[in-house]
Amino acid sequence: MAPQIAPSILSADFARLADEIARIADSADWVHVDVMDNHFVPNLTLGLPVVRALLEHSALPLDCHLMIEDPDRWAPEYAEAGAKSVTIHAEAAKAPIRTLRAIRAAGARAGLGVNPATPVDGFEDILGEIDMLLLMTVEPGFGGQKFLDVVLPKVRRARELIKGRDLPVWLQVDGGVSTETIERCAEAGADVFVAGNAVYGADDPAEAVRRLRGQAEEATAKADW
Ligand SMILES: O=C(CO)[C@H](O)[C@H](O)COP(=O)(O)O
Ligand SMILES: [Fe+2]
Repeated sequence: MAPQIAPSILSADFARLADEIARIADSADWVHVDVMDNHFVPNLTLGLPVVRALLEHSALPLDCHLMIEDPDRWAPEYAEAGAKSVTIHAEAAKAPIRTLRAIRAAGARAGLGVNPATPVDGFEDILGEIDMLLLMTVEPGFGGQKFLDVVLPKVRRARELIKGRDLPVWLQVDGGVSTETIERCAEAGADVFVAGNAVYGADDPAEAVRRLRGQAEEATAKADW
C-alpha cells in the first residue's frame, strides 16, 4: 500500500477544529483523533460528543486513537458514530477480540495499539482480527515529544509478522514522526504515519503533509520489506 499520512489534531487549535481539519483536507488521508481520559494516560482531550461533531464537518475519515481505560465499553460507540478507524490499546482492553470484532461489525477498521515497551510478539495469532497495528513511538499522552528510536526494531519485527501471515494489516507509527524521522519509519516497515506537531506546528500544514508523504514514498521505494 502507498504510504498514508494521518495528521493528529492534538497539536491543532482546539477552539477551531473544523477549520484546522479543512486546512489538510486536500493533502492528507485521515484525521487522527487522540482520545485521552486522564486514566490510561495523564492527559484529558476530547471524547465522543466532540468526535460526533467533527464527523459532521470533516471531509476526511476519522482515525480515532483511544487512549482510555475502558476501550471495551467505548470503542464500538465511536465506530457506530461513523469513525472509519478505531484503535484500542492492548494494555487497556480486557476483551480485545470481542471489542475488535464489535468495531468491525459497526463498519470501521479495527486497530490495536501498543505502547513503546509492549512487544508485538504474542499478537501474531490475532493479526487476522485487526486492520491496523499502531506502534507508539513516544509514550502516549502528549504531542510534541521526541521520537523513540528504540521502537524501530519493533517496527521491523511487526512488518515481518504481518508479511509472514500475508495479511493486509496496516502498520501505523504514532509519536514524534517528522521530516527527521519519517524515512526511518518507512524503511523499517510502517505505512501509515501520524504526525501532530510536524503538521500543525508548521506554517503551512498542507505543505508539511505533502513533504512528509514525499519522504515516506521515497523511503518506501528503497525499502527491502
Ligand atoms: O497519540 C499521540 C500521543 O499519545 C499522538 O497521536 C502523537 O503524539 C502525535 O503527536 P506528535 O506527532 O506531535 O508526536
Ligand atoms: Fe495518537
